Amino acid sequence: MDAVAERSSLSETAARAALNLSLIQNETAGTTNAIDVRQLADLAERIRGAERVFLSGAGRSGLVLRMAAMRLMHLGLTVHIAGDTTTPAITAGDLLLVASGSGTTSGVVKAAETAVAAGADVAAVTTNAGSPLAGLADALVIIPAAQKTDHGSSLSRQYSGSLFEQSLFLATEAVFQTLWESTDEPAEQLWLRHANLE
Ligand SMILES: O=P(O)(O)OC[C@H]1O[C@](O)(CO)[C@@H](O)[C@@H]1O
Repeated sequence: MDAVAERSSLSETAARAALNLSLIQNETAGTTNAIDVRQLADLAERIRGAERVFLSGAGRSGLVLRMAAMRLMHLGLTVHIAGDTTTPAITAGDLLLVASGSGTTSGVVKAAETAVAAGADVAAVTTNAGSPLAGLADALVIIPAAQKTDHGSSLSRQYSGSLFEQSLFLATEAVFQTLWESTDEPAEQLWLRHANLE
């Protein structure tokens, strides 16, 4: 490709990237604006009231929950990721926070069943209020996004569960910010809890 063709191709790609940034901004704004904030408030209260918080999600949903878990740890809460080597047994008084766009991912549903059997509370973030996962939950946050197999959905032009996963991130960030603002801890205090073995 000559230099002129290369520049033209780069500017076409840049224009497409700009359009897609807008697409994602608009989709996440529309979807997160449709979240019932009372559900987010209920989730924040349950996190605050739990002895320990366990988190379980698969794939990208699980990765977003790991980011949320880090922030809850920065608040000084005791948090564990289901399936990690050092994660102890969940018991009564604990909260299991699960996220699954479909609400059917088997490992996540199984974790919720185990938590219920152990007497723990379960809070679920999902698109699907009629899913097995939602049926097990004491508290729900419904994110009205496309599910990972809703190809060609009118809810999103993005691939698979991306809109759910992005909205899950924003929703859990809002829960963190709400919990933090209810403390009198400055950022410097939270910073002391940051990993220092990285
Ligand atoms: O949010 P769900 O429906 O539980 O899906 C979990 C994950 O499964 C995958 O399909 C594969 O890991 C991812 O796209 C998604 O993050």
